[in-house]
Amino acid sequence: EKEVSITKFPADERKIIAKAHDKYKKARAGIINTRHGQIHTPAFMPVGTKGTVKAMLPESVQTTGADIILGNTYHLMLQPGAKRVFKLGGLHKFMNWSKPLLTDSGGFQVMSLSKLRKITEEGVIFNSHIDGSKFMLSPESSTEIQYLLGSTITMAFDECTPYPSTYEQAKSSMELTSRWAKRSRKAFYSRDGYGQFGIIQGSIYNDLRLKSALDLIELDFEGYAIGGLAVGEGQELMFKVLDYAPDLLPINKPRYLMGVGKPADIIGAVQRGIDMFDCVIPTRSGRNGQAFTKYGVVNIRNSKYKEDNTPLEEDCLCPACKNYTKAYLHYLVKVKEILGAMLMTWHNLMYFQKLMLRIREYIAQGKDFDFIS
Ligand SMILES: Nc1nc2cc3nc(NCCc4ccc(C(=O)O)cc4)[nH]c3cc2c(=O)[nH]1
Ligand SMILES: [Zn+2]
Repeated sequence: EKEVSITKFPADERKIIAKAHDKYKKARAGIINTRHGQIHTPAFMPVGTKGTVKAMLPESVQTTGADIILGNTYHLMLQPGAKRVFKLGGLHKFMNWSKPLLTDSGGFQVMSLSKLRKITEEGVIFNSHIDGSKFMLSPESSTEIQYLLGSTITMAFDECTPYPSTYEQAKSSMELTSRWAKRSRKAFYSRDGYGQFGIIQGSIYNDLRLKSALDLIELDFEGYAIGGLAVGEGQELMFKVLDYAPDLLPINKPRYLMGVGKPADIIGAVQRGIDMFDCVIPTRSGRNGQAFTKYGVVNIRNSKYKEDNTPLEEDCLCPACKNYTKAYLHYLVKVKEILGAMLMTWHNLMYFQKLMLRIREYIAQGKDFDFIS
């Protein structure tokens, strides 16, 4: 049978398993078929910026239920370099992760990490935050780097419009993103089982979001991301944009909300038609001693846990909950033992994947999933 390809997303392949709960008829559960395996949506992608999900072995990430992880063009192009990763067999082999990989295209990271940068029509010229050496990222170079890394899902090179922005600023930024999207699409090497996602911008202005969507739909991407959110606008304004933006995108293609988010953000976004998420919160906050539980967020460094002989969650199957107590986690994090970061991260990733599993099940059963867990 012909290998199913992410590049086509034939409608029957993107089965909408069930009509979602009528209260939010926009929520949908589905399967994305790729060269590196299936992605069950709504999906949460753990962040593996530098080719590793920090403090986790890839096989451990797999046991949490993650189908796909995210890597970053910006970091990997600086070190160890895309050509070197290519020569060594690609990022999948390099990091021993055989399932799907999505790589962000680098524009967002350049603006948030690099010193001295210059945005031109051609692309972004910047100095490495590591050693100050000069680099340039363009739609063409970003797309080529993601090819060399072997990304399953390549992101178009965009400009993430800062928040707040005036209408004029957002308009010219969105128009630049549309021109860059066209160049990214032209530079993409289309192969069965691989795909490229466009990223719409337009800040909080609905006519700009519409124009951005129309420009990108013309390029027939395999999926679409909503960019320019989770940049400080707050949940209320983000949901205001999500009340209409997902509907501007093709119903039979994946919709990815970049950089989101906390459980409540994810639930609200799924209810508005989003299929894919990525966020550093479970990993970064885990390392900082915050554990997500059904009882709320536990700040394990709090002294009230120093003799608490119970697990984070009595029914969680992660190693932290099966074999250890909050007292031990409290101690490990306080003395900055590496095992503390490992166990807290593992639990949080398991928690986020369980949340996504429950959301997928609720949608498939047409049940409401307003639970905030
Ligand atoms: N190419 C591209 N990439 C993006 C990545 C993003 N990531 C975010 N938000 C991340 C929010 C974020 C950042 C840090 C922490 C933490 O330290 O806990 C949590 C959340 N918004 C984003 C927007 C874009 C975008 O338009 N285009
Ligand atoms: Zn656990």
